[in-house]
Amino acid sequence: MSHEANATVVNPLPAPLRGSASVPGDKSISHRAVLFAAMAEGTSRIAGVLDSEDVRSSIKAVSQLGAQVSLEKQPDGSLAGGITGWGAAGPSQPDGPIDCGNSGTTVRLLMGVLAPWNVRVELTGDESLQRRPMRRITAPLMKMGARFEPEGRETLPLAVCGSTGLRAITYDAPMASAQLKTAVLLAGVYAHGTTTLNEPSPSRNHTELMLPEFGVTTTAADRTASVTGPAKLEACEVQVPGDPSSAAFLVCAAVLKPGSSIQVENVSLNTARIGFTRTLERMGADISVRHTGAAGKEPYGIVSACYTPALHGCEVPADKIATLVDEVPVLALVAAHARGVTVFREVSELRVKETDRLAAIVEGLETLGVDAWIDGNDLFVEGQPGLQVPAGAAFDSKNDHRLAMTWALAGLCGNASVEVDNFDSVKISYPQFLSDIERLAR
Ligand SMILES: O=C(O)C1=C[C@@H](OP(=O)(O)O)[C@@H](O)[C@H](O)C1
Ligand SMILES: C=C(OP(=O)(O)O)C(=O)O
Repeated sequence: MSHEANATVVNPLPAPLRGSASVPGDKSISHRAVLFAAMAEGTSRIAGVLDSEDVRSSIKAVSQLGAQVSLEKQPDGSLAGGITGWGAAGPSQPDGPIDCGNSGTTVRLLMGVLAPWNVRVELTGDESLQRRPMRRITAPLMKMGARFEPEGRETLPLAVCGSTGLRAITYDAPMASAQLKTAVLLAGVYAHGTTTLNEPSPSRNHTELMLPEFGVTTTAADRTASVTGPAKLEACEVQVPGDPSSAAFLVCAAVLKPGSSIQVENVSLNTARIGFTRTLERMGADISVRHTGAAGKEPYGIVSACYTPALHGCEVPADKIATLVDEVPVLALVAAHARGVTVFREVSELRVKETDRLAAIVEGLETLGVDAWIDGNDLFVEGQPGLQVPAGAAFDSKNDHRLAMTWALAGLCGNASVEVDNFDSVKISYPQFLSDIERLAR
């Protein structure tokens, strides 16, 4: 790897990927562990926490709001230690705005954390986060009795004006979003009565699984989750398993790089998160999943993957998109190597991630000479078995960590070096991405 201005040159791996690896802690579970511990009474012990920019945004936010955080870097790169929450005293009024950086999860969950308290907290973020829609969160929280300033504004910066008298609601979410579901449930913990969130298809359920660990009962069924308030969170212990969204990059690399055979250990196998394994199986990839344990209510285990020369296209149905939403870019790269067309149905949510990932996928695949197009809200990729990386291929990551890792993988697993602009954005979710993959290919 070498750097020129903002571009990183990524060279083909010198050898197949072989052996075992583990990935850093799950980002979604890490955010929740930090935020829930901050809300709780007493000192929670949390371990295996992902040390990345996004999780740092959550840690900084709860510190500004009065939680006592003493997390320390561990030899394996994770963070572990104690967080003493504000409990019944509530969050303190911070001195200034809370900058959530690039992290959608931090800002959207914080809105639900702050809504039930008499505080006025200004929330902002980087350029990317300031473009992302917040109305999906402010609308239900306003129904519960919170206010946002300036009124009617749909993007950051925004101030949450909370209230201790929130109403419980039943809300039909317009999209499958765990961030929206979590914000409403967290506000619902302090409202009087039962708050229910119905969603069009199942989104990740880490909140429903973790709140009971903090002593708050949740009920959940297919596409619905409820909490009854007022309730209170009590300190507990949380062990964060490895991130399947990070593991997906190693697994896809093994599937694409001739001669590879790897196992990724200690990965969360929450079914709401590992839709990518099912999609790879349907493409004919040689992969398998084995459960080995559970951290709290979160199952984890081993994902094994081998090089698969004869992949074929498949259809990913709309109701499964939430289970692989962050993996669509890397799955589209795998689809680019498969025989036939792969279609991802109803992926409009990708337009409002760190960047418009839908447009970026089409643009990046075009750089590889692969035909991909959008029809309505569906993404189509026409694969090319034996795909060759054109000499001098240069990709713009658009400062989006998932895109940076996806286009780097094209070079790592391909026949020629590629250039990736702003590769550094991998620090958002998987700072060790390149070293982990290079270690497997020695
Ligand atoms: O709740 C979470 O931790 C997340 C939910 C998803 O976003 P949406 O809720 O917008 O679908 C996902 O894309 C994001 O990376 C993390
Ligand atoms: C979309 C993502 O995260 P967030 O919404 O928290 O910024 C992601 O990690 O791909």
